[in-house]
Amino acid sequence: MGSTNRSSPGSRLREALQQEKPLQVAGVIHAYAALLAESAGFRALYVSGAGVANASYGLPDLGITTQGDVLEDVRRISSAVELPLLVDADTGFGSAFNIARTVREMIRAGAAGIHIEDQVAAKRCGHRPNKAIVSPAEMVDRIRSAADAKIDADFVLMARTDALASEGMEGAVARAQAYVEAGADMIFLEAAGSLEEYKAFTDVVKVPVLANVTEFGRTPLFTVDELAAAGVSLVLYPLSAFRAMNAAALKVYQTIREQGSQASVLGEMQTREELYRYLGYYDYERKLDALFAARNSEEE
Ligand SMILES: C[C@](O)(C(=O)O)[C@H](CC(=O)O)C(=O)O
Repeated sequence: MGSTNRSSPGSRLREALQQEKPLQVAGVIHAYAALLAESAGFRALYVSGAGVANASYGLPDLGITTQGDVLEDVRRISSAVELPLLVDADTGFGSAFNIARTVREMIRAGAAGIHIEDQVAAKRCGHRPNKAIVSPAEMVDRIRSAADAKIDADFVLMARTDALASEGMEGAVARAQAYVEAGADMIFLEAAGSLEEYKAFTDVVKVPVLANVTEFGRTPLFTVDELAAAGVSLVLYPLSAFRAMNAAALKVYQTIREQGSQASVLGEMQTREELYRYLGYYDYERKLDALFAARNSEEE
């Protein structure tokens, strides 16, 4: 394990956890969405595996996208914002050596942490039926390989368990405890259906626990206060803004085709002024103007 680096993204994620409980983690589909989430006041952001597959590649979230595909989005997003990024690393993208490489490359790409899950490589969305999971021993190997590969001790290794659906609370707790023992810093309890389940889990799992309140899934849209009372430390909104963007985009495309003009949906659009605001556009423009002015005065 590498030495502790106070200013690393991992340490910033750990600091954010001290500032807010549960820490709200916003899914950001691209760098611009990250700028918007930052301006809305989030302290931590998320790169969703479904988001990379759906938005960047037009593919379903079924374990089709690769380590490199996710890393590319992570690099783009981490270079646009200072906020710590939690990244969905699916099943780790292969066996022990691949998982070790995933950890190191994610750190180099600017991620603050990743989660690795206990589904089989041919994974599914955690909120869909018929998920298959690997044995606890196989998942423990994944976590050990990931923990050994940390080149920054503060990098957050989160183990996700999808066991609730097939093994119930007892199985999920036993697995989580084994994953923590193997080096997981935090646990992602996927697809819990009630606050009682979160409470029963957090009562015995003594590391920070994440709740995924993805819409239209198995988990009701619990509020931060409800989740705090159930002992949850992080709450994830992986695709909320993406779903809203998609609905808005489809409406705009259909309107333009049907009406031959975008006039009736103009009021729903971000203006040029608003678009530029989050980019810091005018600062760039001022610098450009100053450069031109300096060059002009030299030429005079
Ligand atoms: C968290 C998740 O893995 C994701 O890729 O964002 C998905 C989200 C979703 O499909 O709604 C999940 O499996 O929960």
